[in-house]
Amino acid sequence: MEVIERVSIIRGRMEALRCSGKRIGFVPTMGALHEGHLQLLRASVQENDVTVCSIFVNPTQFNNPEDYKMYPRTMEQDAELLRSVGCDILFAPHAEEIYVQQSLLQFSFGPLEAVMEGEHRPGHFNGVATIVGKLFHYVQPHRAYFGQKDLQQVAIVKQLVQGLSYDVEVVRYPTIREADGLAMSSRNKRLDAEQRQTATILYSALQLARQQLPEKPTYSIKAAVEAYLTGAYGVALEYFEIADPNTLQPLAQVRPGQEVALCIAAHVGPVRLIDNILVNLNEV
Ligand SMILES: Nc1ncnc2c1ncn2[C@@H]1O[C@H](COP(=O)(O)OP(=O)(O)OP(=O)(O)O)[C@@H](O)[C@H]1O
Ligand SMILES: CC(C)(CO)[C@@H](O)C(=O)[O-]
Ligand code: BAL
Repeated sequence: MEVIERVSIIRGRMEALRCSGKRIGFVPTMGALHEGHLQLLRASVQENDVTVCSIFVNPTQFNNPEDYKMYPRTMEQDAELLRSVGCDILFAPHAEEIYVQQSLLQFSFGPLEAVMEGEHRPGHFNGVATIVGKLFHYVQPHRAYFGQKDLQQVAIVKQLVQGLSYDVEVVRYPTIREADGLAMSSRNKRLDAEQRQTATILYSALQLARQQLPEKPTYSIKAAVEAYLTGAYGVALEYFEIADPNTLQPLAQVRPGQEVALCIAAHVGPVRLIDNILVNLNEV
């Protein structure tokens, strides 16, 4: 595996690969890799000629400085894992080169960024769009792989690709979970043993909501989830939403046959976690 840190070098390398007709798959990450990332990488290795993974803890998407400071960084172990799944190029740039001066770019994603992660993490999606836009320029992928765990992020990236006419296919890959249902996430590394146990409550809250979907109105399901989390020790619910899986807008009612996204964000101890499941109302 080739490790590239400089923007000028990745640009030249990718230009040459593109010109030689290679299909390029790209998995952008912030590192501290786990099985969820590795599944995205395996899919890319299987479906493309060359796979690039980027590792960059992007400062502009963090609305909370403490979260940025504490974000797990495990570069050497990450490089080993990338080799084990057959990744061809690791792009690990430095912030000084990505942000030569303070970024003043402003994106607007309309209603999509007014809800959930957009509402609760001011500036977050502006930072995501800025870095993903830059990375797409450097790497020039044919396909880019993103996890369903960050469902709203996938919708933002699709809107970015459409709005700026990038010639990139955005692939959404299902969420990989631990045996007890907890969605794999780099931030899980920050949980102590007790918090790790408690964190399974996000997935059980989603399952509770799923069971109630066919019979109960959405307001009553939301109240049940709120009550469930309020009763639990060491957890603070930030939001639970029943939303359209593409627009991410909250749904006041659901119809038979409709696909809905159940989305949750909660703090477990000092760590903020998110999760979601997609439910087809015909299959509940
Ligand atoms: N459990 C998972 N299953 C599938 N994809 C995942 C999973 N976790 C993360 N991803 C995807 O991997 C990519 C990189 O994510 P990132 O590096 O932020 O890791 P993360 O585990 O989501 O960390 P955190 O949520 O703590 O920031 C994103 O597209 C993300 O959606
Ligand atoms: C897409 C991404 C790598 C941009 O920094 C990040 O938001 C992530 O890891 O999901
Ligand atoms: N995994 C999404 C990136 C973030 O939480 O900042």
